[in-house]
This record gives sequence, C-alpha cells and structure tokens, in this order.
Amino acid sequence: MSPDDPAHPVVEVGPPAHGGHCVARLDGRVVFVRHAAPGERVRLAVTERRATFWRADAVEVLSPSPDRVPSVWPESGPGGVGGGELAHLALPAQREWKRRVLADTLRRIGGEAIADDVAALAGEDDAVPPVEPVGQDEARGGLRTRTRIDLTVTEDGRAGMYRQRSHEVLPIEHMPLAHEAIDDLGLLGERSPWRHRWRPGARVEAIAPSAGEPLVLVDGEPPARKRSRSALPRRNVREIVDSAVGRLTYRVSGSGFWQVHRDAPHVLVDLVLAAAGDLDGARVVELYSGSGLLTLPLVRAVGHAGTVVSLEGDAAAVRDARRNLHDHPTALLRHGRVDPAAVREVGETVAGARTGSAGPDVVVLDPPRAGAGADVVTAMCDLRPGRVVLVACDPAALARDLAAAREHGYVLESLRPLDLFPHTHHIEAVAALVPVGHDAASRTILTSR
Ligand SMILES: C[S@@+](CC[C@H](N)C(=O)[O-])C[C@H]1O[C@@H](n2cnc3c(N)ncnc32)[C@H](O)[C@@H]1O
Repeated sequence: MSPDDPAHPVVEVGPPAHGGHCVARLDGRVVFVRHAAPGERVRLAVTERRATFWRADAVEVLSPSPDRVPSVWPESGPGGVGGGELAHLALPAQREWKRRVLADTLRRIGGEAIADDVAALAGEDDAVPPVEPVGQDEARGGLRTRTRIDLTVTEDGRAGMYRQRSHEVLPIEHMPLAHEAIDDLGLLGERSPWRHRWRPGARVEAIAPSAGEPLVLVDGEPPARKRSRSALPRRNVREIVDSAVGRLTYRVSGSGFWQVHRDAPHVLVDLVLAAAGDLDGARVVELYSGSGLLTLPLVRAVGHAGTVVSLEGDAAAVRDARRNLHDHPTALLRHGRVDPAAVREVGETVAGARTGSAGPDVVVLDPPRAGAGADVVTAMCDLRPGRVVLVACDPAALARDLAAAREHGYVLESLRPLDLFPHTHHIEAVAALVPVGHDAASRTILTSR
C-alpha cells in the first residue's frame, strides 16, 4: 500500500465503543474501526459505507498501542470470522476497554442519574467498578473458556464460522477459545474425520459439559454413526456446579441454553446468592430461568419455609428445570413468555404462598441480550420486591433496564461487571437494586414478612 493510498486512508483511533470497535474520524465522518486500539494510528480498509457513519478494519498499524499483542486467534482478525474482536489486545487492556464501554453506555443510554449511581459504587475517580476476570482465565490467557461453540458447515464440507457482520461462512482451522475437550474432537480443518458426517450448511453444536463426554449435535441431532448398536444417542449433558450452597447437579438439553464460560455457572450462582442477601424463608420470583441454573440454588437458599416461582419461555428448558428440581416442592416452575401480565401473575402466586403478605422478597432476572425492557421492569417494580438481582449480558440493555427501574423507585446497591467472554467485546454484570430509601442495615426480607 502506498503511503497516500486513498482506498486505504489513515486515521487516529479514538475511544472504544459498544460493539467491539473504536471510534475514529475521517474528513468529519464517524468511522467505527475494528481490530485497532485506542491511541493507535492505523490504515483502514472500509467495509461498509452508510450515510451517517462508515465501518472499517484496521489493516496496517502505523503506531501500535502498548496494549497490542499478537492476536491469539488470527482467523478472527481483519476480514475474518466474528467472535474475537479483542484478540489483539492484552487481557488487562481488554477489561479496561470493557470498563470504558460500560461507563460510556450507562451514561449515554441510562442517563446521568444512572451514571452517577454507578460512579458512587465505583468510588475514587472511576466511573464504573473494574471488570473482573473469572476462574483461571489469567493463567490460561483467556483461552479454552467456552464449553459451547456453534459452527456452520461450508459448501465444501468444512467446519466454519460466519465472517464478521456477514452471512458468508468461512472455514476455520483453529478455535483457541473453545474448551480443550472440544478441541480434542478434531472438528476443524480440511482433514477433519467429521466431514462425512454432516452436509453443507448444517449447524454443528459442540458441547463440553463439566461432567462426562463432550457432545456434538448436527442440526440439533446426534450425528449419524456407521454402527448404532451402542446406547441411544445422547441429546443431553450433565453439568455439575460447585457453589456456595454446595454441589448442584443439572441435566441440560445439548442445544438448550447454558452459560458458555466454563466458570460462569458457579460464579453467577455465587454472585446472585450474595446479591440476594439472606434468603432463608424468602419468597422469590425468578424471571428468564432457563433450565434452572439459578433456580436450584435459590430453592436451596430459601429452605422449606420459602418459595421460588420461576418463569421461562422455552419449553425444553422448563422440562429440564422440572427434572432438575423434581424433588423440590417449594419451586413452582412456570412456562410462558415474560411480559407484564405474566409478571403480575407470578407475583400473585408468590404472594399467595404465604397468607397476609404482599409481594416477593426478592426478584431475580437474567434476561436475554435485549434485556427485560421497560414494560417488564415496570411490572416487576410494581410487585414492590424488597430487592432485585439483575444479571445482564449487554451494557445497553443493562442501562435501559436500570433506568426503567430507577423511574419506578429502585436504585443500584451493587454492580459487578465480569469478563465472561475474554477476547470478545461482551460484558456480563450482576446488579443488585433496592427500593429508594431502603435502609441497608435492616434485612430486606424482614421488611416484607
Ligand atoms: C440469559 S438466559 C438465562 C437462563 C438461566 N438464568 C441460566 O443462566 O442458565 C435467558 C433465558 O431467557 C429465556 N427467554 C428469552 N426471552 C424470553 C421471554 N420473552 N420470555 C420468557 N423467557 C425468555 C431464554 O429461553 C433463556 O433461557
């Protein structure tokens, strides 16, 4: 490339933004630049031109950031597959990137009041608390964390993934973020023995459960075997979670939702329980409960005198949850869409579980990436729980849900941002909210009993 190549302009890279890119300016226009670091001077390949902004990849680094490292997954670099947007940065720099994005998103979308609430929790001069690494990620370089990966088979029968922001499938040779048990399956590469077991376009899910053998599903089914005299093909896996309330065992559908990071299940269980406070005898509503990862420890924590009413939209997940909690009669596991009417209904169910009392002591919610949304948050606040624990996997959705809760009288008591997706831009957070004027010294549950 010549130094003044107009097809590959040079920019100074600005701050990171939500979505895994940095913001730069070119002739007054905003350009979202991937594969760069704040403060770098880079040459661009423009990948998308819109009226109000462009997208581009940094294809040559003219002045590298001190945070830049050789990518741990070059196939996710410029022009490559999605899912490793920060793989060219040292892990502490990735977490600082995420902290800046979280701070910016909370202020921009949540508003000044939310940003101020969060800054008050962060202390000193920080806008948000630091993003915490989990498990052995520091020692492992953030690699081999994912117990679930999704692949798509290319036209010539190789395992691939989608090119960034595209429907084109690119074959991949390596997936260093996948658990070593998935790596050992040998799914990737031209010489993979699996190539005769799937067809072009098939979706391949590889699962490395915490107990037992890994599982591969092709279009949701166990792949065809030459000889099938062995036991019935498996579609489920067993997961074991060692948590603060002891060992928890689950059976989960292979293609159902389960936390992806190998340490996420126990980290989230422990953080949610800690944020929920003393649950002994409590009435708990849980929204978006999946196959019961959080329901089981909540049921244990409330004990025989308490109740947990959960609501989940996926029928297979509810079936799994019912199996996982079959010997816990204090759990009422509802199947249905989480919407304002359903929230009111589960609120009434949990209130009816004890005569003469009002709403739930605690609401726990772990919505999908889009968040719960203002209507659901409003309905939840109207139940007047003593405490809310919100697990969020998207900062913009977190900002919206916190703003809606604040409008209805609930303020942040704690916020724990977590790095459950190293080498990607994703941020997880566990937030505890309490009613405005809540006295931290008095136990939440006592106020509503
Ligand atoms: C982030 S997962 C959390 C599940 C569980 N807490 C866990 O950690 O395994 C979100 C769950 O919400 C469910 N879900 C998504 N949208 C929903 C809706 N509108 N109503 C009910 N459930 C929904 C999904 O099926 C999924 O199980």
